Amino acid sequence: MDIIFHHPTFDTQFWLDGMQQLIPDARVRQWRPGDNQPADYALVWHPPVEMLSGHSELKGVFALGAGVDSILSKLQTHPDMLPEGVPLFRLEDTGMALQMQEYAVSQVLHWFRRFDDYQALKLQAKWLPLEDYRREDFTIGVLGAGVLGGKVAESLAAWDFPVRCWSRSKKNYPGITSYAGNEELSDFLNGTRVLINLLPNTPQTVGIINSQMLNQLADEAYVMNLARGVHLVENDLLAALDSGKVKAAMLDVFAKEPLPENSPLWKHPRIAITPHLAAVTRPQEAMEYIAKTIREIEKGESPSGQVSLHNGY
Ligand SMILES: NC(=O)C1=CN([C@@H]2O[C@H](COP(=O)(O)OP(=O)(O)OC[C@H]3O[C@@H](n4cnc5c(N)ncnc54)[C@H](OP(=O)(O)O)[C@@H]3O)[C@@H](O)[C@H]2O)C=CC1
Ligand SMILES: O=C(O)C(=O)CO
Repeated sequence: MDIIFHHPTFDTQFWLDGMQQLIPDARVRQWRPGDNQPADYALVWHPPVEMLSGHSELKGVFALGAGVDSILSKLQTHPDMLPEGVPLFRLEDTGMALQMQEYAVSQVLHWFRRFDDYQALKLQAKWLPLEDYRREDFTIGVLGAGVLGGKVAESLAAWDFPVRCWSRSKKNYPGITSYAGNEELSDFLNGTRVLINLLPNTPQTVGIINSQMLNQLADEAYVMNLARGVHLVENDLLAALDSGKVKAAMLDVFAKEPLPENSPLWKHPRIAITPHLAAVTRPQEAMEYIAKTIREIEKGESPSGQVSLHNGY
């Protein structure tokens, strides 16, 4: 079995050695421009078109992250990049759900315990106990209830917050109210105080966090974008912060990354920023997942994690 690997920033040797150890009888190589030799599996992130195109012998292409939007958008301009019938897989969790839970829970608790207000008071040397927020006024709404959104919702429900989620299909997560489809979006938004985004980037979700959505949230709402920058209309968020509709935002992802130095988001006192690291690929867990998936494919099984090209995620 031949496995080819391409990632613009990962430690390639670590991945080659790791995959070799997990599948000892495989030949694992770094793909380099000009390499047109056949392969059974490809592990990729931002793959050059020529790495995959024409390779209909591939039994699987693995995206080395959870989101496949960069690959799918390249397919729009280069439809031959993924030969017909070659399945595309993505990483399901592989350690990312725990990171997302850490990120979301810590920030929700930060807002709920009013640490942002106390930080502002501290800068004025003001000793002023504020009224506690009540859990019943702190409904958390998670946009996207898949592998990551579902786990984030569960961890916040474990902290006894009222939690709801929104997805295409109905979910049955214990203690979480599920809303599905565009027809239930307004009900989901109505009363949501903390909006956490974990949707995939698809034509249906681009620009979804806009004025119309923000205006339907509870007053003094909080917004956390952990999915993709294109989901959020940044000027609409700034307007909602200025009007007081939104009290604060925590952003990990941006329409343009790295976020340009002159972006007004940097200077806004009620926006916190992290540089797209809410959840990163954990190499060992990812490799074990890929090796397990390859073994399942080799046995003729249908492993989970296959991307629906039709749905775009
Ligand atoms: N900031 C970071 O560091 C990282 C960001 N991400 C982002 O997180 C995203 C989510 O990852 P993951 O949870 O694994 O993805 P999943 O595919 O498991 O979940 C996606 C969820 O979104 C729902 N959804 C998709 N389209 C719509 C729509 N049009 N309307 C309503 N709901 C919709 C799906 O509904 P249904 O369940 O019904 O199909 C599903 O619940 C990734 O696509 C990626 O962009 C991922 C990793 C790290
Ligand atoms: O896995 C993904 O989709 C990411 O955004 C990783 O940072």
